[in-house]
Amino acid sequence: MLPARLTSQNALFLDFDGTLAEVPVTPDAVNLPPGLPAMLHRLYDRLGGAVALITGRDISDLRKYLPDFPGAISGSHGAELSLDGRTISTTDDTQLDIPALHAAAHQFARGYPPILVEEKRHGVVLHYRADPSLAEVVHAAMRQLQRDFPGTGLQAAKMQVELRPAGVGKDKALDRLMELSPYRGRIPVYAGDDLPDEVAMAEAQARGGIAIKVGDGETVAHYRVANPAALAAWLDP
Ligand SMILES: O=P(O)(O)OC[C@H]1O[C@H](O[C@H]2O[C@H](CO)[C@@H](O)[C@H](O)[C@H]2O)[C@H](O)[C@@H](O)[C@@H]1O
Repeated sequence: MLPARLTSQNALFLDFDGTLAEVPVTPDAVNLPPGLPAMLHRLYDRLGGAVALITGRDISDLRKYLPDFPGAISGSHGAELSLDGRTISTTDDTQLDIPALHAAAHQFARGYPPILVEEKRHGVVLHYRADPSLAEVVHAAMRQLQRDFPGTGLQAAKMQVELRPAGVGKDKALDRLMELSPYRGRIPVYAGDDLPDEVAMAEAQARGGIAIKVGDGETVAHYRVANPAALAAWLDP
């Protein structure tokens, strides 16, 4: 079931992987729907600029796929924010020794060739998509790394576990944007597909807004679509 169409009263918040584009096999194997950049521009114009992307990716990474997106981007689960498309402000995680965290993740993964280590500016991800039977081994290793690196928070998602700065999250990213023009005073609409999106979907609904889950799986969202193509058809009929 889908909600009524977007109106000029809405502020639109969109996740990227699994929501606007299908989840890739590896982090950099993104298969961008050809019409996506133009669709995001149309939505931006239609909603008076109140369209933002809230992604787990670093902003510089997301920009490789959507270099001209005109709206705000919150990256790294809210650890980064770019309002104007150029400047990126970040959370103060200078206490975290990111190079040491990357090195420790690589050291663990050397014993498990199917595991892919993704280095991020604010943390690290272990992907076990190539061998899902390694899920528990990866979760246990990341729990240990979290203890070894105070100030990190665990973030589980599809076939991956991430250590990111403690205290960030997509719900807080949405809150931060909702304080700013042109989002302030509007009814939020959040669409996402994965665990990190659940807190933001709950927050959107708590604010009297709408949450749309993309794909299968348990969710707090009151609405659901089957895949990114179905979401695009609703957003931009
Ligand atoms: O918040 P999103 O925009 O949905 O980004 C989430 C993560 O996207 C990338 O991971 C995705 O691709 C991985 C490679 O196949 C896959 O294992 C994972 O399930 C997908 O979510 C990116 O690599 C991560 O850093 C992002 O956090």
